[in-house]
This record gives sequence, structure tokens and C-alpha cells, in this order.
Amino acid sequence: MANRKFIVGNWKMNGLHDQLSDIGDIAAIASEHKDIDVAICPPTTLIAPAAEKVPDFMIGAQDCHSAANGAHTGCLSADMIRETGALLSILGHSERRADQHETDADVKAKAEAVHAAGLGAIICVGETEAERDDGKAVEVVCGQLEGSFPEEPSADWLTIAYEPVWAIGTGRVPETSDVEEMHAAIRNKLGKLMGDGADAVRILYGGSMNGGNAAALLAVPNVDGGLVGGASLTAEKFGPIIEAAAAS
Ligand SMILES: O=C(CO)COP(=O)(O)O
Repeated sequence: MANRKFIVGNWKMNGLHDQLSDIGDIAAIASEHKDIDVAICPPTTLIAPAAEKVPDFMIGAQDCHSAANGAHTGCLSADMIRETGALLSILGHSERRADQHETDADVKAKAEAVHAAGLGAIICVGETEAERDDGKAVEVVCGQLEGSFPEEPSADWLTIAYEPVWAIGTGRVPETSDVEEMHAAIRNKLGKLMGDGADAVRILYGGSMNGGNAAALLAVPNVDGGLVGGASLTAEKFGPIIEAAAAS
């Protein structure tokens, strides 16, 4: 049985208070499609006001520290994130793996902290262009998945996002056959890592998804949704992706 589609907007470091109206507009479109799940992960500063503005809509964070508290200047714990009104957190995005030197072990610890706080987690994995050119894409991604994988996985709280690094923000999208191969490899790896229940874990595709290519990407076997950056910032751009997911 196909999983419910899940469309998540990652606003990255974009959005001031003025853009709350966009979240309101996006939530209104999402509310017309009860058969799919939609979330926006705005910058931390907008989580509480967004959760207050659209209480029935899913708001998430983009990162979370693995510790419950302590001397970690500038960081937020999972409990703090939950208290702001977020219901989930993106973890291990390639921009953080690169810029903040996050390791698979860091991502695993963060996933466990998020789960302990009662939040959902979206663990991101993806190969660089050089790794794909070397024919190592599947090996790299499955290795990241294994290293980042929490001890008590369950589809109730865990989602995986496959985001080829070279497709993020570039307008370049892999061939659907490559997306199919990778998502099948991730599904297979999930089966080895968690046995029963692996089929229910949603695997999102991310990287230059937009209103024009969403339907084709979402039709690929084992693509259970999308993690969308640039095209999630306005209802005008994100709406067609939500509609494509609802129609798929
Ligand atoms: O990194 C992404 C989502 O997490 C994808 O970003 P773009 O959709 O802007 O390529």
C-alpha cells in the first residue's frame, strides 16, 4: 500500500515576520488536501508565530542539538524546539553536514534527542556530484543512512529525505531512473536496518523540485513526498507541488 504523501518546505535562512502571510496562504492550500501531509520548516524565529497563526498546520525546525541542555552557545534543544510549537525537525541537511561539519554520529544523536522529545525527524542523506561520477552514490547514501540511523526507528516519527547535493538549488534534477534506483536502495537498506515497518517509513526526494517537475518525481516508486527549498517560499510556487502530491 502506498504511503501518504508528505510535502515539506525547508525555508533555510529565509523569512522575516512579513512572510508569515505566506505560511498562512500555504496552510490554507494544505487544508484543502487532507489526504496528504504538508509542513513548513521556517527559520527558528518564525516557528512560534507560525504555530500560533496556523495552529492546525505542521511547523517544523531545521536543526536541533543532541544534548538536553548545557554550554552550547547559540544552540537549541529538542525540548526548546517542541516548546516553540514545532512538531518535527529536519536533521543532517547537506548544508549543515558541509558548513557545520555534522557527522553521521551527530545526526544519529540528534535524531534520538528529537524522538525523546516527542518530535518527528527528517534525516537527510545525499551524494555529491563527484561521488555520483565515481559510481559511489548508492554506497555513500546507504552509508550515511546507516551511520545516522537511530536506535529505535519507527515510521511514526521517522522520515528519510534523499537530496543529491548537486541538485540542491541548481535547477538540476536527476533522471527519474536514478531517483528510482536510489529510493529502492534506501528502501532496501531500511529493511535491513529495521526489518518490519521499513515500508511505512516515508522517503522524500529533495533538490530543485518545483511545480513543473513534482508530478513526475512523485510518481517514481518509493518517492513518498518532497523536501522543497526555493519553491516552498510562496504559496504561488509551493501550491502546485501540494496539488501534484494530492493528485498522485
Ligand atoms: O535543500 C533542499 C531542501 O532541503 C532543496 O532545495 P531546493 O529545492 O532549493 O533545491
